[in-house]
Amino acid sequence: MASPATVVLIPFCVSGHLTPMLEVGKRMLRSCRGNDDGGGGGSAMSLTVLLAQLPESHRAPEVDEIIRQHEAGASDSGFDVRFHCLPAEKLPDFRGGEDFISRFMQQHASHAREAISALESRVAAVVLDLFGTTLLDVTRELGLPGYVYFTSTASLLSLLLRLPALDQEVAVDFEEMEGAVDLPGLPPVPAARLPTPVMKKDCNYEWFVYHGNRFMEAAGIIVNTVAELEPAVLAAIADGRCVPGRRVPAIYTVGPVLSFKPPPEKPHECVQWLDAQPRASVVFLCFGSMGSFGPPQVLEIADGLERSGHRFLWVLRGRPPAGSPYPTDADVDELLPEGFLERTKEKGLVWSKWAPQKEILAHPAIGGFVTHCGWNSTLESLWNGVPLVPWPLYAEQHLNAFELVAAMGVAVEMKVDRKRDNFVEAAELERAVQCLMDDGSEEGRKAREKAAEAKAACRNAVEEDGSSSVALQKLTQEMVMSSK
Ligand SMILES: COc1cc(-c2[o+]c3cc(O)cc([O-])c3cc2O[C@@H]2O[C@H](CO)[C@H](O)[C@H](O)[C@H]2O)cc(OC)c1O
Ligand SMILES: O=c1ccn([C@@H]2O[C@H](COP(=O)(O)OP(=O)(O)O)[C@@H](O)[C@H]2O)c(=O)[nH]1
Repeated sequence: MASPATVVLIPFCVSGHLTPMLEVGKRMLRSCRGNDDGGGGGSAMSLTVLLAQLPESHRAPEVDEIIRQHEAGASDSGFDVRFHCLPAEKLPDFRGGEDFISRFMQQHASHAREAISALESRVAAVVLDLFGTTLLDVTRELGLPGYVYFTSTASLLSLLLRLPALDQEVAVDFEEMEGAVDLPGLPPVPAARLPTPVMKKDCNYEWFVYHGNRFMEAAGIIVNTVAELEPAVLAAIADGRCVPGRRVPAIYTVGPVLSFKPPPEKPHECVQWLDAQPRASVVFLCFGSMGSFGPPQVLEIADGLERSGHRFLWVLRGRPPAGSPYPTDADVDELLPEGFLERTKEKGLVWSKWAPQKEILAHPAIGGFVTHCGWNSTLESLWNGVPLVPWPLYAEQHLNAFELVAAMGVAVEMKVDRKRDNFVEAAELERAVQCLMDDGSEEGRKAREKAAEAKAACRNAVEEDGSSSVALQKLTQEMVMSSK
């Protein structure tokens, strides 16, 4: 029997992009096994993961562990998954986050070409990170279908598809623009709510325009969203309203792509604490892999939480050391106002390290989530029906926050002062937390109701006949067929 064709994944190796790409790969293998008539437990497909690894100085501590776990998990489940490290490159010169990620991916193009050419298996398709569209040149040269795996919302995708035209329509920097931007399928988006790299027409912005253009060349775009969460935006993309007059690649909505580990034998301290709290009584605050605040903001948060009167679990991280984007464990005694821990000890827990966020959001004691609106965190919250208070910080999070409030209705708005480094006043946090958590709040009730609907949509989507499972099957069938 011929060996199965392989799908090559080329992720950007940071947790928020790597984990969902590895997980979607695993789901593709599972979906192929479902289609396999042999029933022998194998899959009609294998995976080859090409790792363009950041040097240790820039690598998040959890990345090696993520790779180790997926390697072990793949061999346990009988799937054929091979990891291949591409030769290391000197870090590129860069002038911002998107510039860095895009150049870093570009630097590995020739290594990726060599590695793919040397594979013994037939290659069914290559799946690229959303910042890796420069590698579409490689897939074209090799005559292979190149897909993009889009780790964020359909709304961000619609913005990127529309950006090349929007760039021509709007002469000034978007941060100078008054009024709103028309993104088909969304209510008018105030210019101030656009993603950070779009605000100023610098090199990071240029990369967004570049990727937006190149997405049109992909064989398909795989999106980590749920069709039922963003129906209007997806319809607008499919109808060609984002790029009039051109055929948009097929869109596969396969989310929520979340990976869960079995809980540890001894529950984590945060979970033990939650076990002692009443149902839906705790507001959880956590700000992603890169979120941290300076001392004045920490004081405002402490004050706002205390005044809200609600129970809280607050992941408080310290500022990153120079040259790293990753927060440190916080020195809680130094950062918090005097007497805060003592005064709130019956109601709150401040956790200064990486927290088991997925387990926390799944806990029945959690009633709301103050979040930076990273898309993985958002999906984890909606998967559990937890309503949100958005506190966007970087990347595309301001647009996510807008969509959560204005389109999905699963969140209660909070005023975040983008011009003051996303500062939130204590009184505003107090108001938003009360609005989200108080039984009597109409706004909170609506958000809770919508979050419960979103939970049902997420769970239905991944059932056997759900929209995401069907999209995944279609995708894998297409890949397998094209390799025959
Ligand atoms: C989507 O737009 C951007 C994403 C990122 C980005 O960068 C990043 C860098 C790291 O060193 C570690 C990370 O984990 C990481 C993650 C990351 O994106 C996150 O991706 C999620 C899924 O797409 C999610 O949506 C989060 O909001 C993102 O933070 C960086 C960037 O510019 C620098 C982007 O424009
Ligand atoms: O203390 C923390 C902080 C973050 N996360 C996880 O890190 C990911 C963050 O991804 P997201 O897309 O939300 O934001 P990013 O960190 O990439 O900006 C999510 O899976 C979170 O569950 C976690 O487990 N513990």
